[in-house]
Parts: sequence; structure tokens; C-alpha cells
Amino acid sequence: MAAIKSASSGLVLPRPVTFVTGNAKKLEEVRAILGQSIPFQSLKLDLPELQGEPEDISKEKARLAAIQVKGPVLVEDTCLCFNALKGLPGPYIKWFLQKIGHEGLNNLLMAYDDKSAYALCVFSFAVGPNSEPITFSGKTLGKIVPPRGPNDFGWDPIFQPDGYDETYAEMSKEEKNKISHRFKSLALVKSHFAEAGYTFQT
Ligand SMILES: O=P(O)(O)OP(=O)(O)OP(=O)(O)OC[C@H]1O[C@@H](n2cnc3c(O)ncnc32)[C@H](O)[C@@H]1O
Ligand SMILES: [Mg+2]
Repeated sequence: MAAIKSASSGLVLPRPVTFVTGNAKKLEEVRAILGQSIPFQSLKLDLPELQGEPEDISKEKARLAAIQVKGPVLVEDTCLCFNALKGLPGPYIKWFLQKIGHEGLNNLLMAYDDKSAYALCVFSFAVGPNSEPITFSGKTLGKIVPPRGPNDFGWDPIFQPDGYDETYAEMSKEEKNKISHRFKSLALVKSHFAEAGYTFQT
């Protein structure tokens, strides 16, 4: 299913965009941040993930998602990177969090004075299974702290963004969604959609 160029300007996509994720909390935030700006539907699928650099992981997820959906897809991959550990756990944060938890993640930095870290979100958009995905990266700087706030979403309780006294978990959702790695990455996705002038076949 190929995208075609419309008479007016931008690409006409054969279907609405599908945001593919296995993570309900991500979906909640993406819904809140995008609002009505990009019409999308969602599909709950836990896609296999390549090892390597964040952009390559995200692109590969988009390729796999586009094959499943047979149409335009958005995916994202999120990393939590510790500067003292040269960016690790990075894309492997999910498994580190699952195995060693918030306390274990703090302990990884025990030997270092530098507790600085950044949250990185890489969205990828693919028009279809045969098109090269485009990536959009958003980064929020902060530091790793002992857990504070509700344990609702991943590593939110141990990440305190620079310039704030609260962890992501202690902030209201609205506040997090104004400064987060996901917000910044989605701002680039939105600009791309606005510039490309995508429309959808009905
Ligand atoms: O299906 P996908 O979209 O891959 O969802 P996932 O949960 O597997 O997500 P990732 O592969 O991107 O792994 C990122 C890990 O970081 C967590 N995470 C992602 N965004 C977060 C955020 O904004 N705040 C806290 N934790 C987050 C998430 O729960 C995972 O444990
Ligand atoms: Mg994943």
C-alpha cells in the first residue's frame, strides 16, 4: 500500500497512522501530548527489539510494525542513560528495571559522584512496509535519585529533571508532559507532519 502525492501538496496516506506499543502508560502520554494534532489509532503489540544504538532500535521497530500493520506506523523506544556509565543502561533500561528495580538502579551509581542522567525518546515514523523510517529524538536532562512519588510508570520515581525539585513521578502528568523526553520528541513528529502536509484517504 503506497502513499500517493496529493494534487494540493502533501502525501496522502492510505490509512490513519497506527501507534504500536505494548506499553499502556506510553500510549496514555502520547494521547495526552498529541491531542487532536495527529489523528492516530493504537495497536498493542510487544515488538522484538534489536540491540544497538537507540535510533537503529527505534527504526527497526518501525519496520517490523509497518509489516504487521501494512500501513503508516509510529513507534518509539525510550532509554534512560547514566552519564557515569557512558550512557548505560540506555535502551536496556526495561530489563535492568525489571531485574534490579529502583534501588538497584541507584546502587549502580553508588561508586560515582556523578548521578546525572538523561531520558531519551526516539520516535520513528514509517509510511509503510517498504519505506525507510524517519526518527525524531527528544532528550530531557536530570539526575538519578532514591525513589520518590507514586510508582505508576517505569523509572519515573528515580528521575529528577534538571531545574525541578520533584521527580517525574511526583509531578502532575500535565507538568511531566510539558517537559518530558516524549514531549520533545513528539514536538518534532508534529512539525514533520505539519511540513509534510500528510492527509488521509477516507
Ligand atoms: O512496546 P514498547 O513501546 O517497546 O514499550 P516498552 O515498555 O517495551 O518500552 P521500551 O522498550 O521503550 O523500554 C523502555 C522502558 O522504560 C520505561 N519507560 C518508558 N517511558 C518512560 C517514562 O516516560 N517514564 C518512566 N519509565 C518509562 C518502560 O516502562 C520500559 O521499562
Ligand atoms: Mg519495548
